[in-house]
Amino acid sequence: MNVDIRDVSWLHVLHDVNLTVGSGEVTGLIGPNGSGKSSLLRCVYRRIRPDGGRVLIGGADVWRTPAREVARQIAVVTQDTPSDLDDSVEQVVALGRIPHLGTLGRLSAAERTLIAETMELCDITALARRPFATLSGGERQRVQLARALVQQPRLLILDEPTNHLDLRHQVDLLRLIRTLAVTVLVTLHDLQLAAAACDRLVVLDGGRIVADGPVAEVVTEDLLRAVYRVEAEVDRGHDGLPRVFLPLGRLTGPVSPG
Ligand SMILES: Nc1ncnc2c1ncn2[C@@H]1O[C@H](COP(=O)(O)OP(=O)(O)OP(=O)(O)O)[C@@H](O)[C@H]1O
Repeated sequence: MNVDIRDVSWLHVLHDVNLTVGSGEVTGLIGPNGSGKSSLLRCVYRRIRPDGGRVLIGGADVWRTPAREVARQIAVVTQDTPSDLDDSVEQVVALGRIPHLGTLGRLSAAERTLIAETMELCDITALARRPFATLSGGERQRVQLARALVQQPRLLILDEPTNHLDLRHQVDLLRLIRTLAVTVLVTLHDLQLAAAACDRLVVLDGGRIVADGPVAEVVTEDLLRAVYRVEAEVDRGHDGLPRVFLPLGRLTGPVSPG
């Protein structure tokens, strides 16, 4: 499913953002804190209504599409998941099927199999009976991913999906999303992970897109200096992907002014 963001503006946060994402593309949104990444994603998944411009998914304006229909097509993993849920992990994952359930609201045998297989894929089978509220941050993140996957969306939106994950689970998650036949919009702070996981990177700064292209063209020392205001070194690995190296030393230099 393609995504077409046209001249989107919202409050003082987003300014005339234009972005077209092709079906099946994995697109990474990167940029400093407060640059508008989450806000732009919220406009796409119909959480906030832009003051100007439109968002089309599969050619249809999201605000002219019924919420249930949007829920069938877009799955979202964000940071704002409630932590007081009494539900078990398995029940939280099953919530992903809600937009697809018929009037009886019962899961079919095929749906139960899908849930079990997806939990295995996300390495949470052993947690199935645990109350969601008792999980660690990384375990919750994997449960939320499983919930999103059982939704079988055509567009998967992930807002910093790796921030609580250990190294192995970071790599597993990004490897997994690359195998999915869905369009993915993902925000990531780790540029190396973003470069490995995404076909394309879009850089936001001050609510505007300041760079957009293949990862090797976007992640450069000049961009890191201009947008993130850090002196980093970027070289290429044997796979041609950019590798970012921050010469931190003993961190004795001055704190950069805001
Ligand atoms: N509801 C709101 N009303 C007013 N300002 C908002 C609102 N939501 C977010 N903002 C502001 O918009 C700016 C962009 O926020 P956003 O969360 O989109 O940034 P981000 O790029 O995702 O940042 P981070 O990397 O820190 O997660 C921030 O300055 C934030 O304070």
